[in-house]
Amino acid sequence: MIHSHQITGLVLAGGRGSRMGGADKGLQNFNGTPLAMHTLLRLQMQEGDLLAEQMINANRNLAAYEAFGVPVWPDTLDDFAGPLAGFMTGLERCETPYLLTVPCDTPLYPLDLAVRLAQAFEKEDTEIAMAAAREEDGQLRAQPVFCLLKLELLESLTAFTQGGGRKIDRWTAEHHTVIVPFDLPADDPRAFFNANTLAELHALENP
Ligand SMILES: Nc1nc2c(ncn2[C@@H]2O[C@H](COP(=O)(O)OP(=O)(O)OP(=O)(O)O)[C@@H](O)[C@H]2O)c(=O)[nH]1
Ligand SMILES: [Mg+2]
Repeated sequence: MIHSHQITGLVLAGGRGSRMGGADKGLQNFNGTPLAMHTLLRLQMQEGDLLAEQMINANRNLAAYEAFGVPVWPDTLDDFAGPLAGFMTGLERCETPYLLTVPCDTPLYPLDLAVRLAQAFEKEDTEIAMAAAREEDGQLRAQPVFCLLKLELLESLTAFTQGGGRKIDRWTAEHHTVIVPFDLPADDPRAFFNANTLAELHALENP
């Protein structure tokens, strides 16, 4: 199994927030704390040892994100190319062998995310571990922005995005990807609820 000190955590906050009226999602308050800060704190609260490093990927209001105390990196791809642009920025800046991505808009994500995704690397050929939530009907639903990635994937991701690729699952399908089920509601059933609108965000604040 890989260890926390080999992993950098990346908060993805680089989107347009168009369903939030164009607001910078990561700076919206969740129980009084900006979402990106809350997400960062949850990375620091992960079970097991502390991750080696943390960083934030954002494309607007960079000074506000810098106040959270970790490095902030904007996309190197232009025009809000989607979450894969954030993955790419993270892989470019990462100084550890593995990168853990978490979106800024899913504030209750599991505290054992890092440990459980890391376990997937016990299988030797694993290149990507992706979380999936078990839905009420028993089906697994992939959570593609929650990934643990090998640093060596940068070259492949660069080629994929340069070829116009934008969909996470199309890219991960090119690699040895292990899907890691999180059996909800044994954990918090809202663990993978994400807020796309302000109404959804407020609903998550008040159970
Ligand atoms: N770096 C980067 N991250 C992105 C981009 N688009 C989305 N994301 C991130 O990917 C995650 C999931 O994206 P969405 O839920 O679609 O968020 P969004 O794109 O800001 O919101 P919408 O504009 O309403 O789709 C969030 O953490 C976003 O910050 C992008 O162009 N660049
Ligand atoms: Mg989007």
